[in-house]
Amino acid sequence: MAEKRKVQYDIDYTLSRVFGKQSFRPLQREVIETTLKGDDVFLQAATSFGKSLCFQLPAVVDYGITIVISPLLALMVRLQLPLFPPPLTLLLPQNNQVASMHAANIKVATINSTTPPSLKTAILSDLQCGHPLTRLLYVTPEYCNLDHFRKTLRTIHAQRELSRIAIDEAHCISEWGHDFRPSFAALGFFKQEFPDVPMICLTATATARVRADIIAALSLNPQKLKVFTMSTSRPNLHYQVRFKSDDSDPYHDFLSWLHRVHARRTTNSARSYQLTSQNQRLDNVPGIIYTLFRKDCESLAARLRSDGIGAKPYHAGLPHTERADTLAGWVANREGYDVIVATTAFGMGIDKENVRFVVHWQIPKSFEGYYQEAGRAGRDGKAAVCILYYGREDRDRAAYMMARDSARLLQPTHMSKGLQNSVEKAQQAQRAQSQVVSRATSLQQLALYCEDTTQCRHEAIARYFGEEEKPPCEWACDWCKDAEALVRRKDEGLVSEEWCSTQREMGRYEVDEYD
Ligand SMILES: Nc1ncnc2c1ncn2[C@@H]1O[C@H](COP(=O)(O)OP(=O)(O)OP(=O)(O)O)[C@@H](O)[C@H]1O
Repeated sequence: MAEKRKVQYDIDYTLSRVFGKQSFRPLQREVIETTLKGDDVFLQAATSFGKSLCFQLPAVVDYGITIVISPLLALMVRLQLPLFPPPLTLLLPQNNQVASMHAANIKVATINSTTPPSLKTAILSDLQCGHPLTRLLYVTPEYCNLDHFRKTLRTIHAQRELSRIAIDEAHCISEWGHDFRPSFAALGFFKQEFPDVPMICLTATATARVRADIIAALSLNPQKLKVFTMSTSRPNLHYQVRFKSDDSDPYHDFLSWLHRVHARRTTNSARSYQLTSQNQRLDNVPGIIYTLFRKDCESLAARLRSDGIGAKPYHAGLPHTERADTLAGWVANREGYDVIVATTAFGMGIDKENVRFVVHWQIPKSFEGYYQEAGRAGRDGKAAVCILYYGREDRDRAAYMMARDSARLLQPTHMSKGLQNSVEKAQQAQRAQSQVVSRATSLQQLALYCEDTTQCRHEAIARYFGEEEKPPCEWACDWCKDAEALVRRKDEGLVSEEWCSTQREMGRYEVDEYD
């Protein structure tokens, strides 16, 4: 591999010719040059920063194949279509960079549970020859654990064609991360088996502790690793917390907010002329409403439809075809598909540029999850609104669910599965304990964020992720806009802590199940 690294790459040419981008965003060039040199890279950058380009462009200019490990089924589904001919372009606009690579005849492939057998055979026979034409292969971490796939990787590596390993959403590796997936734990095998193959890890959400954990789990050498950390700041997002209680229904507040947004577009003649001349509907204000319960997805979407808003539900319990249709309609800005009411099944990996709002109907389960989901808004860099409806009763329900899940996690029967000896069991018990503490801390910090009326929201987010520099806000949060009004709304909107504590004692917040 070392010989290959001496090659000079024209990354600017590829950026414009293949990806159609005029210039690199800050730090993209440095990251790309570092990985092309053969160094291992850890990249932490804000949602919508453009992290995928940092492994996609090297995959195009370098020899061999890049393996991308991603936990995202949404991403996989939309990638699968434009791969090997015939190109099914239904979801193509969902990932403009993959579409660009496809247009430039660069083979991108994915293997996952939804890949049709004939396509899978074609991809695998390309890989098994050892000199694959496929330049980027997206797989799940589970797939990396299969013996036959590992054997194929060894064949490719022996031919010096295993160019790079990219681990997307790398926080899933850490038990202290908000979205730990056990299948990620085995990814350390890459460095152990192929120490000369550069690795690039990407995430938008990692605290210092999670970062250290990822590095250790992947057996990366901290001395040789190049770590790039960018601010989590998203200055075009307008963060707001709106207060509610079980006795108040946020629906009317939300609907009148949305009507006001529509009205601004129609009454501003310059804006409406601009939109109609671009063939855009005046009432197309794409957005996502996140709710924790599947039943809310259906009922809220139906309620919005009855008020003339094009809304669709999206959750893991809906048939695959219905979900695919909803996603495709929303991505294509089709009438009737403006607002998606979703559980977190509709999450990472969604790259629609013009999402104008993300609403959380309840407090999400973690701070990181909130940041990640809110980050689906405003990926075109234009202003977008992130509203979180916060109630203390919801907070207590979330805490109840978390405590129940934690108790399950800490049960000896749950922990002892497959473990050989008491040392292993003790280690696992300790890890489970830390995981429980870390999840509880994250939820608690998010509740504090919601209740905080003393600082800028952008600053509070930056602080949570351990950043020292004050991010810009320019009135893009409810506190900076009008701190006094925020205090007033909080006083009026929330039930008292005393009330909550009596209700807790009576078991009123003991809910059945989240999605
Ligand atoms: N240099 C660039 N110039 C213009 N657009 C870019 C550039 N780099 C990336 N983009 C665009 O930015 C958008 C976000 O990129 P990407 O999906 O890679 O973000 P991300 O960092 O992975 O975010 P997230 O963590 O939220 O998924 C994409 O539409 C992509 O095409």
